Amino acid sequence: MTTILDKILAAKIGQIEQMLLRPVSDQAEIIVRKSLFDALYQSKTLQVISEIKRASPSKGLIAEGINPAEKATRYVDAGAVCISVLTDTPFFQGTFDDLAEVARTVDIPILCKDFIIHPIQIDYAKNAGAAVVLLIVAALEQGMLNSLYKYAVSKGLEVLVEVHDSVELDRALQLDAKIIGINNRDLRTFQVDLSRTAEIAAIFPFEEERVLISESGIWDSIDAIKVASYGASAVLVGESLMRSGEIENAVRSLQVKREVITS
Ligand SMILES: O=P(O)(O)OC[C@@H](O)[C@@H](O)c1c[nH]c2ccccc12
Repeated sequence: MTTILDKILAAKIGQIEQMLLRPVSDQAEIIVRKSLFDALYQSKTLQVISEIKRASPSKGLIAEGINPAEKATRYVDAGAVCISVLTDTPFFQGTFDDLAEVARTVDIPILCKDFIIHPIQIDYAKNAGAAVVLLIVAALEQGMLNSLYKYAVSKGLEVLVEVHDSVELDRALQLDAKIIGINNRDLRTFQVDLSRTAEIAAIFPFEEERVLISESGIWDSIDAIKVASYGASAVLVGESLMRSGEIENAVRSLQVKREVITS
């Protein structure tokens, strides 16, 4: 069966061919940003990574005609720790220009949210001002995952490694990933279930200086309290914030107290 993830990855190949025709320079970033890992590690509150998400394959159009810089400023005013910007165009209506605009506007770390399968995408992310890139374990075989991880780190980027089950968690740990995200949404079926975070948190090596982020399907403080109790340091939230008329209150309501788990 061809899944949506398969379709997204197939479409990436054509985009990568285009990107390879226009390589980007490795200019140094002028803005010095805090490390995402440092901001999350042993944080006493659940931190919020707020996403700029115009559309998605499962929900269609989420927010029409938005201004990414204006949204980013409001996220920062509410105390977001990082801003995730979708840069995939065919399925999410995002662009590297969105990322660049956000990076020029705010000085917190920016996560490039895309389906990375080739180093040129990491070059584009860095060139646009990302400090963090996403690598999705389900989209990559281990050799490629490892080399993209090393490449990103060599460029001075932090990496959020996304997993969905215990086998993928093992693969992330083989890389020695420090920032691990659990996607509550199955990218093959788009089913969302917060108990994904509970299941993986139960076997997560918290004693090893790693942080866990719960991604997708977070709507309110009840969800936030739930995943914080499982051990998450942060939530990655898109749709519910994009649809909210009161962004600042919506972000703040997710910044719940968390127990710091130490060994
Ligand atoms: O809109 P939500 O349900 O709050 O989800 C945000 C984020 O987790 C989701 O956009 C996401 C998580 N992993 C991804 C990988 C690719 C694209 C998108 C994603």
